[in-house]
Amino acid sequence: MHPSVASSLPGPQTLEEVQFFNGNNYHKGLDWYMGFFPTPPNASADFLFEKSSSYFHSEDAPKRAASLVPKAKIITILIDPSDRAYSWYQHQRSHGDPAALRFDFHAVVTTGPEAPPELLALQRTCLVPGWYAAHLERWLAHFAASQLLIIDGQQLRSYPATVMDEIQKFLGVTPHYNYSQALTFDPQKGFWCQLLEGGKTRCLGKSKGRKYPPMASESRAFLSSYYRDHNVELAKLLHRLGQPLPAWLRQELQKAR
Ligand SMILES: Nc1ncnc2c1ncn2[C@@H]1O[C@H](COP(=O)(O)OS(=O)(=O)O)[C@@H](OP(=O)(O)O)[C@H]1O
Repeated sequence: MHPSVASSLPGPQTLEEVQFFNGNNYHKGLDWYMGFFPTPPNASADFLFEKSSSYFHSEDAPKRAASLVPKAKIITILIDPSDRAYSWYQHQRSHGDPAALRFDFHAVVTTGPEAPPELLALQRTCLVPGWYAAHLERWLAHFAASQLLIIDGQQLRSYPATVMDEIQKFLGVTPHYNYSQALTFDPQKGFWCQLLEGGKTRCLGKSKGRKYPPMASESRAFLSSYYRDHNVELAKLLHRLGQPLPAWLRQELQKAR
């Protein structure tokens, strides 16, 4: 939406995410990567933007990104890792992942090491990305703290205009874009969406903000305990960076007492 920020374009194989820094696409080289961006080098966008869901927890992405784009600004959005795990499980179900269709969420997150490989693989992708402090430390080993913005996903969901203002400030983009005029809450979608001329809205697609039943309380209790140490480490890290703790993290830490 911001006139000074150009986003990557979808490709036939990559769909909406380029997935460059984490896997084998990296070996296709920088020209391949730059081909996903709409602007010729002389265009006026101050920033090129892309997001790929597998970068955050990737072992390779921070080092590779720092070596190719050392001045990059990195934005991470953190929600309660238990909710992230459940959202990912629902995402996999809706993509027809056999293990996600066969096993319920509680079985996925609680199963032991003797489980079949496809169940263990799904468990890993549900749980490991939520080790937030460990992943952030890897990014901070390659980028200065001033290049990293950590957003509370709950705040983004509830107060997107305020969070987008914070992002504008972090990027230092001009002109100042008025997101409170450009966004409106869509009761049907249940989320904030872009306000178009004539009062219509443009929301994110069907794969964002899916409707699914709330997480079972025993799964939430299990995950609260599973993530306890990771969340304590995250709180220490945010404290060290002088950043406020998200409300969900405060709540989790209170449970930990
Ligand atoms: N405005 C708005 N509209 C729709 N969805 C919103 C919005 N703000 C935040 N969210 C939350 O974003 C979740 C999807 O996040 P991602 O796009 O990062 O997921 S992924 O890249 O597909 O893995 C998605 O997760 P699910 O609710 O599980 O679908 C939403 O909760």
